[in-house]
Amino acid sequence: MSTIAAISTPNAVGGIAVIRVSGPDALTVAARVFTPANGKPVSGMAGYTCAYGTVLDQDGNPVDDVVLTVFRAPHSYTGEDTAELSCHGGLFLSRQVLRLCFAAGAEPAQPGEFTKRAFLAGKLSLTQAESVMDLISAQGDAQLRCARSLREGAVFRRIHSCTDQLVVLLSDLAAWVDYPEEDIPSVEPDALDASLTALHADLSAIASTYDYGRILREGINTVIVGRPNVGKSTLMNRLSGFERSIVTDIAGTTRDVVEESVRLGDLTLRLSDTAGLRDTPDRIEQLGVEIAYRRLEEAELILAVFDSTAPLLPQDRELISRIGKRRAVAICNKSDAGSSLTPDELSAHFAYVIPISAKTGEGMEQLSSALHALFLSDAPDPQAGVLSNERQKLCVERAMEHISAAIAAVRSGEPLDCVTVLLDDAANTLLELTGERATEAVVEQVFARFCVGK
Ligand SMILES: Nc1nc2c(c(=O)[nH]1)N(C=O)[C@@H](CNc1ccc(C(=O)N[C@@H](CCC(=O)O)C(=O)O)cc1)CN2
Ligand SMILES: Nc1nc2c(ncn2[C@@H]2O[C@H](COP(=O)(O)OP(=O)(O)OP(=O)(O)O)[C@@H](O)[C@H]2O)c(=O)[nH]1
Ligand SMILES: [Mg+2]
Repeated sequence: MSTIAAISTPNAVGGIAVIRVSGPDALTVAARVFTPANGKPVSGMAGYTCAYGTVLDQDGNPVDDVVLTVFRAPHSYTGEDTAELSCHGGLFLSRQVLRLCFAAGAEPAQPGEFTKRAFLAGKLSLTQAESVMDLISAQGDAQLRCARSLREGAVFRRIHSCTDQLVVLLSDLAAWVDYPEEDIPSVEPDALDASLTALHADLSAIASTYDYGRILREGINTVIVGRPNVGKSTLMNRLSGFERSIVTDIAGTTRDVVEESVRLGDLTLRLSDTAGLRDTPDRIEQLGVEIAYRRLEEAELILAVFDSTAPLLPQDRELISRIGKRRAVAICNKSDAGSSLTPDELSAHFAYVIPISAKTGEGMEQLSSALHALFLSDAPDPQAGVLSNERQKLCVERAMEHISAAIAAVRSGEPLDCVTVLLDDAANTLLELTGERATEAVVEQVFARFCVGK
């Protein structure tokens, strides 16, 4: 195994920068670049101890005064000998110290290579390693809670219990298939069917957590729609906290889609403000209306804006019928200016009808509560494990497909060794998910997403 080095702190100026060196020669590399102030040799330092001293360049000129921290294998993040040089946090300075580490025998670390080594040393499962990246990129409390429970092995345990059940079924089947003439209790198709159906339901529950994690991570694709002049752009500006969209009292002001990401409590909304929906002879506006309808089709959340000061018009009804049963909130804007709109007309179609004034900000709290209820009320318990990326979800889905095929095979009375093959595939897919039996290529792919130094 080589000895690797990288700057583990951000690629920016800061108070302190940490250069991490890990591998069998980590302490030799450290001893070559670092001269301790107390004169005691680095090679004699115990794990979890520090020393103050100087980094010297190849000509013996001081580069910086630093703190060296020593970790002794296996008690380190990577499980290897590790030396950390904490120097002053200049970009040029930290890169110079890193270069000296390379000159002293270390190799540049690949993205995620420290964590990959921790995985290979058995310190982390693959899902736990992935959680490290989630921790780093978490943008809020809910995301942090998911990443932390992933780190604590929640997903690993949940998947592992499914793998365990599969292994028990497989060993029953193996005994039956291999020794049919012996006095082994037969595998009852009904019992097998029931076990597999329950297992499929477990996996389906795990798969459904993915959407929650994705919503926290990527935000909700949200479209603001409605007929012209109802106040869509004013709402866009209210939500984003600045004058993002042009607002006028001229119907047909917005034409192009205006996009902005905003944070609302635990939710991130990826907002698109669109052209007011109407038939118009203006070609440019008409193109805007077409795009608005397209965005409406793709959106995960529809903020359907209506004008409280006017009764529902045909364009409003057309919008309502297009929305159908999609995830949507009816917003009755301009609540400050009167109410010609009776909410009952809308509550037949929408679970939430919220009067607001985008102009004064009235009702925004209620809107936020409605959106939280819509997206987070059936949120899974982060403690129980939330899938955090596409790879994990695809593995669960593949395992579910194998199990569905096995159930179909049992029901159509196919030979049990055929069922065994399918369940073997399912078990292998779950072992790939946790990394217990992942190929080199899968592992490479996981760590390629990481940053250098992690
Ligand atoms: N300076 C520094 N801070 C850091 C890290 C690091 O590598 N260096 N980490 C890197 O991302 C995180 C901490 N991760 C670590 C994980 C395990 C061990 C460790 O020494 N494990 C031992 C002892 C465990 C124990 O005492 O229970 C072991 O596994 O045997 C150290 C850091 C965050 N902060
Ligand atoms: N009284 C009142 N007026 C509002 C409110 N929201 C918007 N308006 C006014 O309504 C007019 C239209 O607002 P916009 O936000 O441009 O409406 P829009 O839906 O984006 O219109 P288009 O882009 O043309 O489709 C402007 O004169 C706003 O000042 C509100 O809550 N109360
Ligand atoms: Mg507008």
